[in-house]
Amino acid sequence: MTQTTEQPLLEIRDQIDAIDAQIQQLISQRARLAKEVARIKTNGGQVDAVFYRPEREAQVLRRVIERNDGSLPAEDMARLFREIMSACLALEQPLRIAYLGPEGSYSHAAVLKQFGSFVHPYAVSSIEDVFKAVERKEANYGVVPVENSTEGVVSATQNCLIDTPLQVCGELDLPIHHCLLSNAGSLDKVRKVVAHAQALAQCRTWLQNNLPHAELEAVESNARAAQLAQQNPQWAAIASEQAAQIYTLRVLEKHIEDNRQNTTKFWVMGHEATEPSGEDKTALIMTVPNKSGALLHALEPFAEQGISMTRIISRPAQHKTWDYLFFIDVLGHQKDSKVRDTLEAVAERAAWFKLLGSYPISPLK
Ligand SMILES: O=C(O)C(=O)C[C@]1(C(=O)O)C=C[C@@H](O)C=C1
Repeated sequence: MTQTTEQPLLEIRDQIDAIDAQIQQLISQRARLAKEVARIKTNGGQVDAVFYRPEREAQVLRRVIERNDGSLPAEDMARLFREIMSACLALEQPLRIAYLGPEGSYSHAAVLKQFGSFVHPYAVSSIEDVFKAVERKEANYGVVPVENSTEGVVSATQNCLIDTPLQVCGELDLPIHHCLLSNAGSLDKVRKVVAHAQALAQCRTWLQNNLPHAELEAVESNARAAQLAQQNPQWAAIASEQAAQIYTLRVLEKHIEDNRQNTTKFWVMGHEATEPSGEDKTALIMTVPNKSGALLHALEPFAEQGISMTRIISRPAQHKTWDYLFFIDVLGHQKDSKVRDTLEAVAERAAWFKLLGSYPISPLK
């Protein structure tokens, strides 16, 4: 580099150094305030203080996105603040978050997206165990997949939601990009593809076109598949790019999902109700009396009060042959008086009704 190009570079680096010093000072100041918040929350010794506040985090991130001037993409700026809040929250309370493992699963990625990297992810081996870990307080919160845009609902999660005393306290969407991971060297050496059943289904067309002779086997998770592929060089796993790093596998092919918009919605399950954030949803489950027009009648209060349903999913109730359960999400928070009164009116018309919780609409894409 010549003297003339070197000089402006050094000047800019001086400016960057000065800004870094300011940023660091401000982050330290913020961290001290978070400790002060923790002191107020424990109010001199309260043992069951709630440190994680999803509604406040959503408000902070929404403001970051609104303020963003485009020098960095809004999503990237939000991720930086996500990490700062994660570090501040860890000062208040180190959180343990249960998820469907092993390490490297999409649920693991969902934990990091929602809580940042300063929490302790706690891998368990089934969705039921995520609920149990939180219910028994072995973990502070759990993150569970609810629905995939290609494959539909995750019935193991639905089953647990029916009986759990936990509440939904947050949501996030995770774009799912599947990779084919293997140490086989090339596609034509792959004899068998292992993956979670949903991942196999989401890559059906690609597998038919590119690996028509490979045996397909469903296993309990994509990360488990990656472990198996590591042990068997003629096998390939469908999993995330991160799983390739964790399990030292080569990425033979990226983006093998049939639908590029493939996204999974996750919920955060916890013991406490979440306060309103200004942009919220409320989730519920209900059954209706087994007679014609009963569903329409039960949902009428939502239409009358102009409360939008963002999701309604029906499935047979397992204990009674022809009864149906409806999983419904509406816009608004249950503490909002209009939403609360409408939920009460719907509950009166339902045969069985359970509120799952209100939670902030995720500001992160
Ligand atoms: O405002 C609070 O209640 C805090 O604890 C501070 C803070 C933050 O760093 O902004 C940290 C954790 C909470 O989940 C929400 C926000």
